[in-house]
Amino acid sequence: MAVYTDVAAEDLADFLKGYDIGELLSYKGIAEGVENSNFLMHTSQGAFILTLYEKRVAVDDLPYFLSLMAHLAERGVRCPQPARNRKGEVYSELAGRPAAIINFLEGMWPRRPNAAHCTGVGEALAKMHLAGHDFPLFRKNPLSVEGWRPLFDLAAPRADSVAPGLQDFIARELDHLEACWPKDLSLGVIHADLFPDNVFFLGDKLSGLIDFPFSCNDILAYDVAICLNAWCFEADHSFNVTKARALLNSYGRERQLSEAEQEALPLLARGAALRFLLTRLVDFLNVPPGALVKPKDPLEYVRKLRFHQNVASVRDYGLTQPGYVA
Ligand SMILES: Nc1ncnc2c1ncn2[C@@H]1O[C@H](COP(=O)(O)OP(=O)(O)O)[C@@H](O)[C@H]1O
Ligand SMILES: N[C@@H](CCOP(=O)(O)O)C(=O)O
Repeated sequence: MAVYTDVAAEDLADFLKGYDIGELLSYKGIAEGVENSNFLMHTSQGAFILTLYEKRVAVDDLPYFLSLMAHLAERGVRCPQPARNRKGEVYSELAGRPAAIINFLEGMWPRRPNAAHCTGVGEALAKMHLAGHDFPLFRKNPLSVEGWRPLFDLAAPRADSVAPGLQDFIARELDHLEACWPKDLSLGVIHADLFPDNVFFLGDKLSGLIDFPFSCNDILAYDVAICLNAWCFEADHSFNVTKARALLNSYGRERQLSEAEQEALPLLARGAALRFLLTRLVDFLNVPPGALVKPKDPLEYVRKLRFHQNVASVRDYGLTQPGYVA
């Protein structure tokens, strides 16, 4: 459960007086997520999600992703919308944290994603990338290649307590990725955290995307690589080519991956794996005392990274020839 900051009922009831979304009936901390404190809240007008933004979200970044959700929804990408308070603000302060309220999105995230889910997420990701092309705000990705070494520096001294040799493994991979990270691929607005728990389905039909605090401007195909890692590995750590093919082909039907993007996928997937390995490692080593949170396993991403290190070409992900779209 992620609740780092608790909210008193009286404070929340007062906070809601600043909005036109009804009176507080009930609220409870949400037993999922690791980044921010989230609460499911019922008011006399319906269900809402209250988020108190924590460690990795700077106040200055809130306008970017809260406006992005509105921008995407206007272009047909289903995602929650922020409520405005009576002053017209989409966020303000509660319990000493920046706080926002978004509407509740119907659906469930898939606990065991199948190829149909991967088809859905590939299509939605591409539509999001296309819809973001005229989004006017810019946010550099703080967790792209330049952001990895500072994370490594935080974790390095204790990395080997998590797994022997981990510090050295990361150091070598980081050197390689810093030297080879692609510079000429198409850029745009990316979600940057489109894991299964951030994609809701009603049956097999995708009902919406949530959790935009990592969204930013970066390499579009990097977002695809993040999804390959998050959606296409099995519980036994094997890579599922059928799921990868489903994801890549449905993405490609909406926005074709250029040959350069396809060729770069193994490298981008290594980078995506290192990024989540590093944030998980830092979180694993620094659980705040008293926080209700179950840190995610950093070693899952060591295994994914090792897989991509041995990938020879994009064909290993199920794409049979450059430019091929089924
Ligand atoms: N708009 C929403 N509608 C319904 N449930 C939501 C919504 N936003 C978040 N949730 C629930 O809260 C959980 C944690 O939210 P998430 O945004 O992933 O957390 P974090 O802020 O830690 O990244 C989700 O897995 C989901 O169950
Ligand atoms: N997806 C990240 C963790 C942050 O995601 P959240 O949606 O659970 O807050 C990971 O798996 O490391």
